[in-house]
Amino acid sequence: MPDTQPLVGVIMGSRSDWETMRQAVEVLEQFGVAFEARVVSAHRTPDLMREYANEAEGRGLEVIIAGAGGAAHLPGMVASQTLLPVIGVPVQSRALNGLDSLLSIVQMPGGVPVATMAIGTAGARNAGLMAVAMLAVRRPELREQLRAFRERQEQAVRSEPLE
Ligand SMILES: Nc1c(C(=O)O)ncn1[C@@H]1O[C@H](COP(=O)(O)O)[C@@H](O)[C@H]1O
Repeated sequence: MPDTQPLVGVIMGSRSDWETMRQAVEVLEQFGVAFEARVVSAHRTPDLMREYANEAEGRGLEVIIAGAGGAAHLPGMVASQTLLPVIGVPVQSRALNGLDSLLSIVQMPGGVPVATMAIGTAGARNAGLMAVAMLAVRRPELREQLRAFRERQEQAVRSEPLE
């Protein structure tokens, strides 16, 4: 984990979400964005969650990525207690394949938004990229990195033979 001041807080409801959420972290590492990663749960550690959300901005974070599965209240509850943008990642639950997580995160009441990604690893990866895009608005070097990433991605798709 980079040892400079974290700009992105990556939180998840349980250690069991790490396999998914590490995809977000890998993107941040790839772009050299300083981050922190922690387990914080609205259900199991409500006081910690409140503290985390309340203190995030003061600690220099600019974006929060919150992943949770099942009754995934974490992203919305964190969003209710910070002005920072919150990106929600619906973790793929075993019982309902992540549809429960998706609906829990995406159906916020008007007034408290959570930017909801796709279910599972694609969502976690995109959460990392979305955080990079948000930070890149005011950071030209990061913007250049993002542009180069998109170009490499396009070239890779164009040059991939179909067998
Ligand atoms: N959805 C939440 C919250 C929350 O929203 O506060 N806290 C834990 N969880 C979720 O419970 C699932 C099962 O957790 P365990 O594997 O620890 O039983 C995880 O996907 C976690 O995100």
